[in-house]
Amino acid sequence: MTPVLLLEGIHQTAYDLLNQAGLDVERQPSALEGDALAEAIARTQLLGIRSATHVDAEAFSHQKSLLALGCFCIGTSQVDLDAGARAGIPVFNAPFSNTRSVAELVIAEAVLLLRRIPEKTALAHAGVWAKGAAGAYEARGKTIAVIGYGNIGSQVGVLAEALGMRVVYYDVQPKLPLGVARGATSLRDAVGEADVITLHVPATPATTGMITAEVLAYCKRGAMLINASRGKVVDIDALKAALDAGQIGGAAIDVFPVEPGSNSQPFESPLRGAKNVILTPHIGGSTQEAQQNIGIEVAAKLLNFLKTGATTGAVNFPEISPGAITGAARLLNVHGNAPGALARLNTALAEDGANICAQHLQTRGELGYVVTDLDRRPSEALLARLTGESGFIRSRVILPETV
Ligand SMILES: NC(=O)c1ccc[n+]([C@@H]2O[C@H](COP(=O)([O-])OP(=O)(O)OC[C@H]3O[C@@H](n4cnc5c(N)ncnc54)[C@H](O)[C@@H]3O)[C@@H](O)[C@H]2O)c1
Ligand SMILES: O=C(O)CC[C@@H](O)C(=O)O
Repeated sequence: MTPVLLLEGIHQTAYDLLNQAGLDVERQPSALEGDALAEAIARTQLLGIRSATHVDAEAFSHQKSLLALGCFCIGTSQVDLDAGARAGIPVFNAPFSNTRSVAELVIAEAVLLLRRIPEKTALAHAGVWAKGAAGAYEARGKTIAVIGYGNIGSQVGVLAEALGMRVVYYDVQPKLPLGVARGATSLRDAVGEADVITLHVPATPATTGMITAEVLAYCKRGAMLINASRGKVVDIDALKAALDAGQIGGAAIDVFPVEPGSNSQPFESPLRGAKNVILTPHIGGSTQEAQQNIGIEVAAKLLNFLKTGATTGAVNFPEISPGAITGAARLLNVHGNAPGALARLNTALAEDGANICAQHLQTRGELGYVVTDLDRRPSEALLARLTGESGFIRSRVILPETV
């Protein structure tokens, strides 16, 4: 039975789908690292993670028969995608399933920050009755700057507009403004006019440290900052200084440069105890609805790849959706994308006596992926050639009777 390991408390829906497909599924509540991750990668064929398991090139180097990696989340910056591709391992994710959950949380936080609720609730818990309107504002009529107007940012814009907020967004790609949102031409222009700034960019070299002391100084005095994107987007020490100086009036931070791998590990941050600051443990997408849907979506992608070789939706791999097997066997071959690679594969197939019923090829960067339906099962000698010979990365056979 195909061994599957699901880490980080991946939802029951994923377990059910993979288990019902006859796979041997093991679950663990936490992330893994170091030797424990290496050992897990060495013994599993399908691995499921969320954001806290870092699968870098070193971790991939321990794989022996890992077929695919499923990120049961949106972000894939915790994975060295190129190292996965070089090893012939497609990585799948769920690009939409938790976006509404994040957008709802952000809107709630904008309202709470503008009313200084984090501060008021902390005082009330401490027995202090701090009734008063000083520094408390409605969201209606205020401006929210959405940095990164993608799947989440654009939904935040729509919900904010429904509250009567003005929406300005900044994105590096041209985007269709929804409702009466306006595009800004620079990050500075967007943050400079906003009462609330919310970050929805991916983790890239360009977004690492994007919110610097200089950017914070450019914000309107007392503006609120929300970050539910990735922890390294904000310079946390600069934010702490801006909060202490009153330049930033409050913040809601869901993601951190370093996050605990499990709920049993301590959480450290310079922002702990800061006034009018909401700190949450990376739960923007953690709702029942989102996690159920993510479980189904990513498990289905992994199963489809296992049973048909489909790489539809893979984030690091040539995409092929080959459909049902048309011959006696399906051969999946991953190779270096070089002139003549397909010819070498087909010559090897002919030398093995196999006739081709159907063939699909797609390349992406340095990688080529071919799915070939054959009139007979390929020999072990052919498979050894198609894995060991220079230029070929890995091969796998799927038999119709096993799917
Ligand atoms: N907190 C959570 O639990 C949680 C949940 C889901 C997603 N996320 C994170 O939220 C972020 C956004 O997710 P999404 O699904 O909306 O992604 P997306 O890819 O749909 O949108 C990201 C947008 O950012 C833009 N962008 C990229 N680089 C930029 C830059 N330098 N400046 C301005 N804009 C830039 C892109 O063009 C794109 O429009 C990601 O980092 C994701 O990992 C967090
Ligand atoms: O569930 C997680 O661990 C990550 C959630 C979120 O950051 C995502 O990328 O989808």
